[in-house]
Amino acid sequence: MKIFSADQIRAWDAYTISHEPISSLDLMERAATALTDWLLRTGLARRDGHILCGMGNNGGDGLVVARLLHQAGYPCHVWIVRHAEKASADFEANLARYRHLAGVTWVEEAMEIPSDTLVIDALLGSGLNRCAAGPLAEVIRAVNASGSTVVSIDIASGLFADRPNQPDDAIIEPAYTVGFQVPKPAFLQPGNARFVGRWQVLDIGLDRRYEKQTPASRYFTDSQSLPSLRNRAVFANKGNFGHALLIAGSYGKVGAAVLASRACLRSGVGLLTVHVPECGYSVLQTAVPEAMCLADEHPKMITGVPDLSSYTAIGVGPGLGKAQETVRMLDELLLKLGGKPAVFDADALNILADNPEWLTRLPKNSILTPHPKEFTRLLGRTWADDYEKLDLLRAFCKRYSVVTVLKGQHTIVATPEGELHFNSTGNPGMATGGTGDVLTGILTALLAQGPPPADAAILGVYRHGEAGDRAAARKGEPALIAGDLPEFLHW
Ligand SMILES: NC(=O)C1=CN([C@@H]2O[C@H](COP(=O)(O)OP(=O)(O)OC[C@H]3O[C@@H](n4cnc5c(N)ncnc54)[C@H](OP(=O)(O)O)[C@@H]3O)[C@@H](O)[C@H]2O)[C@@H](O)CC1
Ligand SMILES: Nc1ncnc2c1ncn2[C@@H]1O[C@H](COP(=O)(O)OP(=O)(O)O)[C@@H](O)[C@H]1O
Ligand SMILES: [K+]
Repeated sequence: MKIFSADQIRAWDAYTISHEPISSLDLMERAATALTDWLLRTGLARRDGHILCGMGNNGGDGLVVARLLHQAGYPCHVWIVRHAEKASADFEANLARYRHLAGVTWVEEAMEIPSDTLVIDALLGSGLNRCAAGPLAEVIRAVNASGSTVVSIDIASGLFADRPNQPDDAIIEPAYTVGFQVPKPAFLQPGNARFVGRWQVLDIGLDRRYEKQTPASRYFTDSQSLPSLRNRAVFANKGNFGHALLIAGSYGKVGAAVLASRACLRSGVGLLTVHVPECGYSVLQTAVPEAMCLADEHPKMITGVPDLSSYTAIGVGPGLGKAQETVRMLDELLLKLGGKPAVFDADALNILADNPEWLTRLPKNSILTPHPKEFTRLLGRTWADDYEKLDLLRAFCKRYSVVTVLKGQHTIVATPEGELHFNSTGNPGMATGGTGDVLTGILTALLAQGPPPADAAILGVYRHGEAGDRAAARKGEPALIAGDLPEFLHW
């Protein structure tokens, strides 16, 4: 699914109104109806809740929700913050409709909000064009201080949909954000967690043709927009699904090689060979009997690169360590790789960060899988905000012609062409040692089977998170360990 800017979403709204038999007032009714149904379905709707409206279309949505909740037996207090000379036409129309049912209270300063109530935040939506100030800011701060359960309509009031806020901006801190049609960029940024809460988007039937014809550089990977693995032919043999080589492990970190190997085998690869230090040989042969094993000459670390001719993809990094001999091994690997598809993770990335001139030697379309800390090391700098991070990520992929998987809650797959794909699966139970090693195994297996690397990364990241979600559903997030993930992979 494409992710659009606030301007594009506004244009989509207008496109729908001009290409379909629907007026803007009816579109507002449709959006607010979907939201009211959601409130009723989730059991969040309650009598005597508080609906806080601004004077634009976001406030208009709030007034429609107030009317529909009233009709469903949940009358609420409606407050309107007077922040402008003039209200939007659809707001005025819905204010008139609501007034047939009940009164509203106009305010120019913060009101008392009880702590044990539902607050529906319809102060400001995607029309925000400056930070909230004056009475709006006062009301926002009062809501945040109240401790009530807040549902923001479309987006938390005060939060910009597609650019950074300043640290002391007044922004609603909702428990839930319910948006329309597609997620906004703001929902996906780690720094906004407090201003988004749990979010979801409701389908309000905006015209699909706009989505098709409007170019985007940001995507949200859900189950409908997933690249697929080729079907396995009935007469297939193991030679048809690639031969992966994993270079992983050092003394004390052989487990990383085991985890990556198990995940690789569970991701459809035909054959797997694992290169480990000598101390890892019997560990690997016992823990992962399906894999072939090459023992390095060194007892504790990897110092050499095997002949690469028979492998279709290489994954390097989990548990490697950064000993001088291993640094030389990576240098040798970069010499020998040719154009072979490869995944670089963990200490392979840290070694690259220590030798940034090597980044230009990466085969084109290599996949790099840093977590944010590793990515700052690779860049040699940090970023001022999440949006700058995205710009740096794009520039990095373009400069080195690589696919970068920036790991986190919404892991981002960034392509050399400048596309950013935000993942939708995964959970905080996965914040535990070794889950990244599992991802490396998955991605190496997929690359070995020959799809375009960006597709392999998008699909692998999605399935990895999905396995985490299944494991968490079965065991609970705190009980999840990396070794569960390969067992819960499903293709
Ligand atoms: N697209 C869709 O799919 C659908 C969208 N819908 C809904 O419409 C909402 C967008 O509505 P909207 O454009 O009227 O903007 P909204 O956020 O209500 O702001 C109103 C005005 O406030 C002003 N203003 C801005 N910042 C300010 C500030 N800091 N402090 C004070 N004032 C400020 C600014 O006017 P200005 O003062 O600049 O003239 C702005 O125009 C959207 O979020 C969704 O809920 C649904 O109904 C249907 C489907
Ligand atoms: N809060 C979270 N929500 C979703 N996924 C997460 C979360 N925390 C971590 N993950 C996922 O878990 C993995 C952790 O990888 P990494 O940091 O490399 O761990 P390790 O180095 O221990 O293997 C990444 O794929 C990341 O996306
Ligand atoms: K809002």
